[in-house]
Amino acid sequence: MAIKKQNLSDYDKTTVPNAKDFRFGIVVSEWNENITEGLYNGAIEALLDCGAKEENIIRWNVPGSFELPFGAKKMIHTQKVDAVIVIGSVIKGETMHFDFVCGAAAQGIMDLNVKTQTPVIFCVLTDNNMDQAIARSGGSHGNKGTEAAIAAIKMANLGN
Ligand SMILES: Nc1c(NC[C@H](O)[C@H](O)[C@H](O)CO)[nH]c(=O)[nH]c1=O
Ligand SMILES: CC(=O)[C@@H](O)COP(=O)(O)O
Repeated sequence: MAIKKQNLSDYDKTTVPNAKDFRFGIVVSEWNENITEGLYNGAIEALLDCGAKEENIIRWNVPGSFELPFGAKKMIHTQKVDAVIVIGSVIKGETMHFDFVCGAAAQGIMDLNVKTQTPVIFCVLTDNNMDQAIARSGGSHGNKGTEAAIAAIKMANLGN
């Protein structure tokens, strides 16, 4: 039986630090744009709800999820940001390409978390089909972009 899913958009604002002093980078993949824009909207809404200022949020686009680690690396090295959120949507096709794109993106983003001093939040949906992606980017399971924004604030605040 499927485990009851927690709604990805649920958060208790009283447990989230105020984000007013933090700067955020958001790197967005253009593949499956209908999904990644939904994730981006969820992230922006939560960041602003928790005190972040619009002028402190920098957005860059990259072609696909495979390019997210490079985009995040460049963001870290050229912009003063306290955390980066990478947003992507990978949907399984007929071949193993899905596995390589997802694996490379996840490993590349983990490498940045280990090797740099800037947290990089993994907001990459890896779905079997479009319905699953829709459900997790503002649909019946909430919005992973919201979840990623809260994680970004908490990680930017780590140690404070
Ligand atoms: N099929 C998906 C891709 N594929 C493109 C790759 O991410 C990459 O841009 C290309 O291989 C050139 O390096 N990307 C996604 O984000 N989502 C997909 O479903
Ligand atoms: C995740 C992908 O790259 C995928 O969309 C490509 O589809 P296919 O495996 O059918 O070539």
